[in-house]
Amino acid sequence: MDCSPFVIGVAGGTASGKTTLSTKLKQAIADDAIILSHDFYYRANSEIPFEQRIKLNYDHPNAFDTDLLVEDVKKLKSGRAIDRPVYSFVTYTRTGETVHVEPTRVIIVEGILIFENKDLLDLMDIKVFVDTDADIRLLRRLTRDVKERGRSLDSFIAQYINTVKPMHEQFVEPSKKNADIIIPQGGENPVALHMLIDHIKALIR
Ligand SMILES: Nc1ncnc2c1ncn2[C@@H]1O[C@H](COP(=O)(O)OP(=O)(O)O)[C@@H](O)[C@H]1O
Ligand SMILES: O=c1ccn([C@@H]2O[C@H](COP(=O)(O)O)[C@@H](O)[C@H]2O)c(=O)[nH]1
Repeated sequence: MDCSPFVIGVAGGTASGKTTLSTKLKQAIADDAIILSHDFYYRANSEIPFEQRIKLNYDHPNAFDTDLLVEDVKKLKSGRAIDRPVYSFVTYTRTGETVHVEPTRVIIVEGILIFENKDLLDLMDIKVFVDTDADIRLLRRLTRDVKERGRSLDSFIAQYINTVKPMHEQFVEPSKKNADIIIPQGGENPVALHMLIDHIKALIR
């Protein structure tokens, strides 16, 4: 029997409900499951001054150190622990701290662009895309970014128009074709959620 960790990929546009769905999957399937967010692996860009860092494109695949995430998932799959980076959306850089993560039976990898990278896709046992209308995502993100990520209305609008929306159309939306399952309305879709949970439980039994 193959006992290597089961890897669930959860992708979708910004504020689509990836974290909400991942948390519900974790609670229902395996409470000790690890959630590895691609966001943890944003490049530090610490050599670039803050005033310039805030203007970078954070929605392009090159914004992430995906090679490190791939390496970490491979390590966990082979039973080895990792020390993953910690990223701050408020300072737009890594904090310099790490979080020690021990391997467990289930690993949930979530992020806007995780279905865009072939090496990462190859490590996933099941791929779920959270599909939420752009206007709903826009409103959720505005609320979250102002409340939790220290953004002003002006900076939010500029970032959304200049990078978030065009990169979504160029990279995130086309990557949906790599999903096994597309879930409308994210974590608030109980029928889809229960079907998914039952299916994954059967696969990892
Ligand atoms: N079904 C929902 N209804 C209302 N707000 C939601 C819903 N799902 C998520 N949110 C809120 O939207 C924001 C983004 O959700 P989150 O799950 O963090 O998305 P993502 O991880 O895709 O960016 C959060 O503030 C969350 O509380
Ligand atoms: O320093 C940063 C890094 C990223 N972002 C934005 O975050 C989202 C991805 O996070 P979700 O939780 O999936 O929404 C991405 O669209 C980036 O634009 C940022 O604003 N600042």
